[in-house]
Amino acid sequence: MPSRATKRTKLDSPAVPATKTSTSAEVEGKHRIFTHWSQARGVQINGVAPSQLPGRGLGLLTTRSIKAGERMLFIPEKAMFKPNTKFLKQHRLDRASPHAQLAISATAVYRAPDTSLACWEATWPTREDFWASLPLCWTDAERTDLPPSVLHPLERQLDDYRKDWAAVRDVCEAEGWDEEEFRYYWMIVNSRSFHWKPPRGRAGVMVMCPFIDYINHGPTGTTCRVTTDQRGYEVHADRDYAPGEEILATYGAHSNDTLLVHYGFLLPTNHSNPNPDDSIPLDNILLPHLPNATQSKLRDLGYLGAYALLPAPVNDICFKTSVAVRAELLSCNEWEYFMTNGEDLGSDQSGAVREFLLPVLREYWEECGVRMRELEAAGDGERGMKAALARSRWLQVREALEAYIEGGERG
Ligand SMILES: C[S@@+](CC[C@H](N)C(=O)[O-])C[C@H]1O[C@@H](n2cnc3c(N)ncnc32)[C@H](O)[C@@H]1O
Repeated sequence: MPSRATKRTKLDSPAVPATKTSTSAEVEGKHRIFTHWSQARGVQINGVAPSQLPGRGLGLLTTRSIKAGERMLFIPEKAMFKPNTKFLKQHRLDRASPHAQLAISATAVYRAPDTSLACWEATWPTREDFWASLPLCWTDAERTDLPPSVLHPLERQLDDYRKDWAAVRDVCEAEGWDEEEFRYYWMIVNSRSFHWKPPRGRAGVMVMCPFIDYINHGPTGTTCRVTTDQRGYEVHADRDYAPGEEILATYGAHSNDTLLVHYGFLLPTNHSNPNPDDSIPLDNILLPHLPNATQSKLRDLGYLGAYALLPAPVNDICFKTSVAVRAELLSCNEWEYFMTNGEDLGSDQSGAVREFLLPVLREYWEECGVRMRELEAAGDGERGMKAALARSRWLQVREALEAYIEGGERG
């Protein structure tokens, strides 16, 4: 999978623990410096260290056996990077969104030539990494390569970003920071921040926590326990770990569309390695097959839209989709019975629902193939990387459709 991480792996192989093969002293050094810097600020690190991982940039690996429940990281409040309240008040930005407040505070600190936080920034992805993997940074034409379901979370993110940029633009211009600089820190906040409730303050503040931000995302059921209280953030082992295993945390139970938009990567979705949080949105293909009268019936009862196919291991449509198709196929009585009881009145209608859906899904399956072939022609370089990322999602959509269609044909 061509995430921004692909580029960074070229820099180096495992950084810490130190290995003798193909490790650049410079890259290893910056992680060692940052580790010491974090520890000097009270970060406690037990049995884990950053390492370069193929296809995912940096991550945290265990350096020894770890027992379930053991505390591996503690990030005290004093080590966190927080919004600069004085700067925000002075520039009347205290009403800007928490995301904008942290991003402009980071821009201010990191653009200062004498910043003491340079060793932290040195461990982050570069601008080129972000520009290649995050659709927020792509051109309109490049975004049209993405499946329609990705465009939905992307529009929402673009909306948030535009509001935040509008809130800080005058300050950035006065300080001599251009939009690209602000956007970089906005994306750093987007992919590396945590919610924080200050001991005597209100919840809703966003902060960055050193070291914990090395941890990569894992789907539900695969992640360590990350907790927070008034002292800071902690990471505990969810199970026993052997030395050299990667520890993961959840960024949320996100579908791959959301992971692609917000973090620039996709989790695998195949049977041996499923992402149980993934879903394939179907609104774009199903709604055109539901007449206006059916749509208005569904709208009245809160069942219009948000239809999805759940890929492996579920390999079935979601309940809302079952309700929507039954609204078209059944009498009002039968339909209401299904919505209330989750089963059909009289004979089971799931075969009829499948029959209705199969031609619709086959059409989408064919579209996936066409779009994938177009993207194959994109060539190499940055354009090729973006096209390959978009193509990977089209492929996942196609495989999920295929599994459902084949299941239908076998049944
Ligand atoms: C909080 S950072 C984690 C550390 C990051 N890998 C790095 O190199 O700095 C989040 C970013 O890591 C990458 N990432 C996180 N989880 C991943 C995963 N499971 N597979 C691939 N990339 C992942 C994505 O690029 C994401 O935007």
